[in-house]
Amino acid sequence: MPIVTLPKIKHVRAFTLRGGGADYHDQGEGHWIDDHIATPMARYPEYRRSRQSFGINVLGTLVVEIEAEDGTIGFAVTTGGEPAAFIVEKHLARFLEGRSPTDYEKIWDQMYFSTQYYGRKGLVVNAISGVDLALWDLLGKLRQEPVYHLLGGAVRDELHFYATGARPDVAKELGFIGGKLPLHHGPAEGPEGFRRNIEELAEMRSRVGPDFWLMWDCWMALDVDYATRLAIAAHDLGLKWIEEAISPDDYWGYAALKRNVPKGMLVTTGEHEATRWGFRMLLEMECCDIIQPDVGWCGGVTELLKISALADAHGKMVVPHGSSVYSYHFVITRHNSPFAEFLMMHPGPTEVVPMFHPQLIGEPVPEKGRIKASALDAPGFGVELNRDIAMHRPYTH
Ligand SMILES: C[C@H](O)[C@H](O)CC(=O)C(=O)O
Ligand SMILES: [Mg+2]
Repeated sequence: MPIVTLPKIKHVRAFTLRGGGADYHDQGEGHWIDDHIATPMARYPEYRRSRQSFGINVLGTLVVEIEAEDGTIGFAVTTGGEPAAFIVEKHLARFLEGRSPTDYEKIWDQMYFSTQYYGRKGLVVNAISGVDLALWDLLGKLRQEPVYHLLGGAVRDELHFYATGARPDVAKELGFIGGKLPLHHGPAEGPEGFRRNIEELAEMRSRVGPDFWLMWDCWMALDVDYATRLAIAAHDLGLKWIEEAISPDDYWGYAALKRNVPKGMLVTTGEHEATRWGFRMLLEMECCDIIQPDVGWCGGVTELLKISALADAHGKMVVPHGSSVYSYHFVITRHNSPFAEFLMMHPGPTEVVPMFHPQLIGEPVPEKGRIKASALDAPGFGVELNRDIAMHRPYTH
């Protein structure tokens, strides 16, 4: 019997979008996600109140579209905006056009090694991730299968979520398995800030009761000493994990923190880490208990498969950061990804809205903290781009 030959890739295009979505920090005034959250920039008082003040949302969303010869279009969204659009159009597109969408391994390899002299992490890998995810979306659409089928199929019937946001008490009522709070005060705010952090956690613990998971997202803001003291002080309040406590470059600091935290408390990190080589450092140096790659930043699904296999061999869980449908289609296929993150993008956050709202149409949302595998049963990643939002194509090739 002859094998099926898929149409070749005709064209790659990159666009930018503003207003939430994949660049989820790009929100309006009064959103919980920009309310005096501890950051590495908080040592400068003028950048303490708002992350937008130091430019957390300067990039905006990158949209990558890949069109096959038969007119089928795969797409993906990630963070990266105009500079990532330049990289996609002027550099990466050449490794796809005229090729078969089945050749994602070779395409990834060529995108990574051709940009290695100015890439390896950050923006360039965001751009590579966007292309890779658009390629998987195209492959699913051409084969008329959801991406999770292409990744090996579901290992459970539904996804279970914890929620990230300022209201774990509301998350509990909504049926989530836990709530991850943003840490509000960093070392520069001294003992008073430390005390307020602990008071906020204690207040939330009194609202959610003894058994609901509570975690802290520290967004790279601390040092090992502060993070250790915080973890010890939070132990009696049942803090389940301390996340991204210090700089992602400080692997030695993470290894020390993991040794220092009270027994039973987990150390998590990795949302700003990229590729199998970055995660190998976290795993081999015993930096953490859970790795949290962002699927749109770590290298895409092609690279996440390698990262996840490495973590599995080290006996570690992979719970992707955010990532919406790109996480859902992956997590459902892996035993060492037993639950997923849901970033609460409602300003309150008191309601469940789609994580990449308003950029995707058909983006599933947790009901009672769960999404059924069957909700992912549509070709590709199962979503369409909301064409009502103004798109800008800053470069062409
Ligand atoms: C809440 C955190 O500061 C950040 O905005 C999101 C994040 O790191 C996470 O969801 O994890
Ligand atoms: Mg985080």
